[in-house]
Amino acid sequence: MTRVAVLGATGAVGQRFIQLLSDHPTFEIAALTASADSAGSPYREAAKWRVDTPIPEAVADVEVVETTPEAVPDDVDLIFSSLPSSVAERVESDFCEAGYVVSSNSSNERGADDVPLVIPEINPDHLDLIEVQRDNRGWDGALVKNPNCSTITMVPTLATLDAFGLERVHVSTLQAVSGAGYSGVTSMEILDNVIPYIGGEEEKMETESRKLLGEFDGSQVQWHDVEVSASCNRVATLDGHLENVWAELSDDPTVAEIYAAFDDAATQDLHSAPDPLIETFDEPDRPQPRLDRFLGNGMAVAAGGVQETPAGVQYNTLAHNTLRGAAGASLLNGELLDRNGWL
Ligand SMILES: N[C@@H](CC=O)C(=O)O
Repeated sequence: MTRVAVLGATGAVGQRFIQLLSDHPTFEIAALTASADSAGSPYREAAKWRVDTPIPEAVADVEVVETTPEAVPDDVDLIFSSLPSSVAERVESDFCEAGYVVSSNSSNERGADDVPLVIPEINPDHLDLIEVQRDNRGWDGALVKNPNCSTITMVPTLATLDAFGLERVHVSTLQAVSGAGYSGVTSMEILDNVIPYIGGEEEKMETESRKLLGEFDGSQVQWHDVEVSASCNRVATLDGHLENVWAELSDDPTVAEIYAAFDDAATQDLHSAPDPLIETFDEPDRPQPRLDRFLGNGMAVAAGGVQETPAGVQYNTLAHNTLRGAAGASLLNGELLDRNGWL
C-alpha cells in the first residue's frame, strides 16, 4: 500500500479527500493535518463533517497533527494538499524540501515554469517537469498541481477540439456554491440570485488552459497560443460547474465529427479515471448539474448541445467541482505519480 497524508484535512476539499481515500485500493491514510488549533484532536472533533456519506470509521479517531513536515511520519510516500493557497505558499515547499512528493489542489505556483500542472488524460508527460524542478530547487521531493475546477471542466473538451485547430475560446461559467467553500457565499447573497463575478477565476481559466494544452519539450512547457476569455458566475447550485463554451477552430468539423471526437477522448488506466472521459448528450438541455454531476463517480466530464454558431462551435460542459475539479483531480495525479514511479 502507498501511505498518504492529507494537508488541510478538515476543510471542504480535505473531507472529499478522506471520502475518496477511505475505500481506495492502493492508498492508505497515514496522517491528517490541520491548523495548530485542531492539532491533537481526533478527526471527528476537528472536522465538522459535511460530506453526504458518513465519516469513515477508520479516520474518525485519528489524531490530527500540525501541518509541518516534522509532524508527518517519515514513511509517508505521498502528500495530498488542500490547503488555502496563502498557507500552501508557505508550507508546501517545506514538505518538498523534506523529500515528500506533494499532489496539490491549491492555486499557488500553478503557473510556475518548473511546476507540472497536470490532468492525467490530457498532459501526463508534463509530469517529467519534476526533473527540471528538482534541478532548479534542489528538492528530493516534488510539487505537482491540478488546475482550478472551472479550468478542469473545460480543458478535456478543448484538448479534443485541438485536433481541429483550436484558435480562440470564449466561456461563460455557472459555478456551484461549493466552489466557494463553506463560508464562501451566504444564503442571503446567493438565493434568488446570480453573482456575475468570482475573484481571480477568469484569469485562472485563461492562463491554466494554455499551460495544460501546451507542449513539454523536455525542459519547459511551451504554452498553447489559444486565446481564452472567460466570464465567471456564481449560481445557486450545490455542486457541479456548468460552462457554455464557444470555440473558434481553423478547420470546419461537422457537429457529428465533434461528438465523435468527444466520445473518443483519451482515457487513462488509473483507478479513479473514468471511461469514457467525456459523456456526451444529444439533447440540447443537457448536461445539467443535478442530473449529470456524478457521471463516472463524479470524475467524468459531460458535454452536450453542440451546435455551429457564427461565434464558433458552441456547447455546454459540466464537471463535479469538488470531485473531478478538486480532490479527485489531485488523487488522480497521485495515482499517475505512483504508476510512473515518482514515489
Ligand atoms: N475557484 C472555484 C473552486 C472550484 O470549485 C470556485 O470558486 O468555484
